[in-house]
Amino acid sequence: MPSTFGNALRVTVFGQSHSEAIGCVVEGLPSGFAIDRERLSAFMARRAPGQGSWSTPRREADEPEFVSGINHDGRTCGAPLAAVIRNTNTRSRDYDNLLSVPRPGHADFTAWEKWHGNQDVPGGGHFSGRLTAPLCVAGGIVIQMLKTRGVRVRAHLLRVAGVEDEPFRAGLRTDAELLSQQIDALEERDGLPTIDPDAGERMLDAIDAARRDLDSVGGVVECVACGLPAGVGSPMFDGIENLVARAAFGIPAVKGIEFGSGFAAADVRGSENNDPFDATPDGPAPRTNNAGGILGGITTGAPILFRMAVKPTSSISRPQDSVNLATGKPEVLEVHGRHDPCIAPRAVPVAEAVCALSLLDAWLSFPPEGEQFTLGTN
Ligand SMILES: Cc1cc2nc3c(=O)[nH]c(=O)nc-3n(C[C@H](O)[C@H](O)[C@H](O)COP(=O)(O)O)c2cc1C
Ligand SMILES: C=C(O[C@@H]1CC(C(=O)O)=C[C@@H](OP(=O)(O)O)[C@H]1O)C(=O)O
Repeated sequence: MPSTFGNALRVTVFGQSHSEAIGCVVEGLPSGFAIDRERLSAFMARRAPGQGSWSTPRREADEPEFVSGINHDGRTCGAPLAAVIRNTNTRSRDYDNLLSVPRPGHADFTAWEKWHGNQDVPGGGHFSGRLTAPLCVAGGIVIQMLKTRGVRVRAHLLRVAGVEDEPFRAGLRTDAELLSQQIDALEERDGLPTIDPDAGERMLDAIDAARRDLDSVGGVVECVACGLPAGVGSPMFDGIENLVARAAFGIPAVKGIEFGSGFAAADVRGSENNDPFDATPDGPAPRTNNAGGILGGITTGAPILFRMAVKPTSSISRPQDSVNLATGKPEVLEVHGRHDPCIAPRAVPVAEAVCALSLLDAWLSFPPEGEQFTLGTN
């Protein structure tokens, strides 16, 4: 059962929610890079559990310990980088009743069908959202590397429980400055990651209402990456969409992804959806960006834009119908434990992580001919 993705840049995650530790192995990272540990910790903190009533109360430091891949000088050394995060706040008894009765909407049932009782259930085992912590270690480093080449990656909550944030201004080349200001605003933002602070407050209220109603809500995370050169990627099976989607579907609870105008493109005419080209001082460039920065799997130089649908958390406190796997008889299940009433806010930095990892992988694996990725100065 491989938990690995990537071509030239390969990421493997390992561990379970309640095992001794979780971690990642990253192969193919450019060498000579000094990781900014403070910035990496700040990035990890945006995903960490225990952030208040809108998140799971499980508290974890989520500080990665690097056990390989760093040299005497504190820089990446070219060898596989391995990082470990200890699990320190497990409460496995919460899962006792789930050993024989699977939660509707979680992976307990499919894990049992696959491993016939040998699966590790507590905390969601290897299926847990907790495994996105090591994904953020790998992604957080790569976000720093891409920044040295002028690439900025950022995501926000576009929608939670029907409450909308303003979308990224990534649809017009002449809006580049406005997009940059939106990203600046998100970098400064405390609280939920929305461009409009008021939208964040209303989302908090909606999450709280669902939680008090012993229920959960879903949302849409929108992610942008700007500053990537044109010509990165590959047609057919290793296109930018393919790589990003493969990694994004590795985030538990992600059920859909769209790029640029996405599903809305199906309902408009070609004349509306095409992005006309302008002659600019830097060469031909699309005026609009319905393509989400990707044509034929290859970057156009416009911002990469995608949205992921995150389902409502399956572990809710209401009684639910299930079946006892030992007896085959119906059983009403009560889920205990500590759960996110909405996963989408904590999936925001994870979207940035998988976006950065996929884009650096594409740049290393399928660069514009003669323009291999090299690190800039950080
Ligand atoms: C950051 C994050 C936190 C999550 N927290 C929870 C949680 O507290 N409770 C839960 O049931 N599922 C949670 N999930 C989702 C489950 O792990 C996921 O639904 C489950 O593994 C089944 O996978 P699937 O929904 O992709 O089919 C979380 C996911 C992420 C990305
Ligand atoms: C710990 C994290 O989230 C966990 C993700 C999760 C799940 O089913 O995905 C279930 C809960 O696990 P536990 O019952 O052990 O508290 C969450 O707390 C994390 O993301 O770091």
